[in-house]
Amino acid sequence: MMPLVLMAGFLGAGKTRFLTDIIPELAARGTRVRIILNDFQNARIDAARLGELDALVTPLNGECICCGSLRELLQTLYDVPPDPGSVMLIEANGATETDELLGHLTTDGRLAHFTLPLQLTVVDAARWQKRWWHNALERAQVSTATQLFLNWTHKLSEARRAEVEASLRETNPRAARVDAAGYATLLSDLAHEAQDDATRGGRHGLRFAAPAPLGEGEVRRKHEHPFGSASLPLPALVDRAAFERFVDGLPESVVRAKGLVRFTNEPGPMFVWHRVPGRRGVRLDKSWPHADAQPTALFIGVGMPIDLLQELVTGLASAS
Ligand SMILES: Nc1nc2c(ncn2[C@@H]2O[C@H](COP(=O)(O)OP(=O)(O)OP(=O)(O)O)[C@@H](O)[C@H]2O)c(=O)[nH]1
Repeated sequence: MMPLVLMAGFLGAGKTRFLTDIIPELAARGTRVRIILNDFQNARIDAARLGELDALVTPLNGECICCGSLRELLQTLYDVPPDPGSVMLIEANGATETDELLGHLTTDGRLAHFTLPLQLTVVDAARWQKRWWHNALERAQVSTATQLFLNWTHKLSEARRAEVEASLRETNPRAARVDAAGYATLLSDLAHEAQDDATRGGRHGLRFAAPAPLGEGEVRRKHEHPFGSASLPLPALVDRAAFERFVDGLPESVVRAKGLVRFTNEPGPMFVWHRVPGRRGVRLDKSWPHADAQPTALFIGVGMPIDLLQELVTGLASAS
């Protein structure tokens, strides 16, 4: 039996970064890591960042695991071979609503090779509950968590930290605070326990009604997701200054943007680029992507003007 962990957190909160911190910690404790990555349309961007770490990464092709891609997620989990001594982490995309999803992960009898799920939510401490109409989603992702990791804490004032802590306690009094090393220890201990005794921490003795198979479109009917996404190819090489202007000029309806990019004046490395909600400018992480990775832009938002985004990308090509 394997520990099963759902990792949630709002768009740009730092889930992938937390993964890059805990994977080496888990490896150092002798625990193998399997990861299922879900992202709107393009889990390969984050897979590129995680690929060189010592983990088995499966990017899902579909949209959102709490609605359109739930079937794909469950099928992927059914097909995981028993692998005692390892942990299974699911990185949900940042707009995922966790409650129904946890229900499926908890009650589906075909997941008997996993323990009951834990949920870690990564919280952007600086932006917590400063997201206007997305505050409810951010709270919902915290309310079902078993553990919380507080991120973006550098330059955070003591007063703001205390305010965020109080608000998190009110939203979910049961969730424990963790850091990367502590969480790796917790998961590693669970992996060893589950390996030693298949009944401990598992589903043994729990009786659930057999879940009805999910019909095509059934999940979508239950759950109307407000977020949409668009993935557009970028030119092979772009001028860096023009690219920074392009990212700064994205419309407000784009809540999160990211992708892969290569610059004309530095054509060697490929970068993973990010625009994170509430923060100006573009963030670049060096990347060592798979050979066929192409420069790309993934936009996530509500009611995005796709024609305008296409125009902006075309403008970027002529400026480069
Ligand atoms: N300075 C700083 N940068 C951070 C911090 N956390 C994340 N970042 C950067 O912010 C960007 C977004 O972080 P990710 O780890 O991709 O966030 P995510 O939650 O996986 O994002 P989604 O894919 O939108 O769900 C990356 O460039 C990170 O390196 C932080 O605490 N401080």
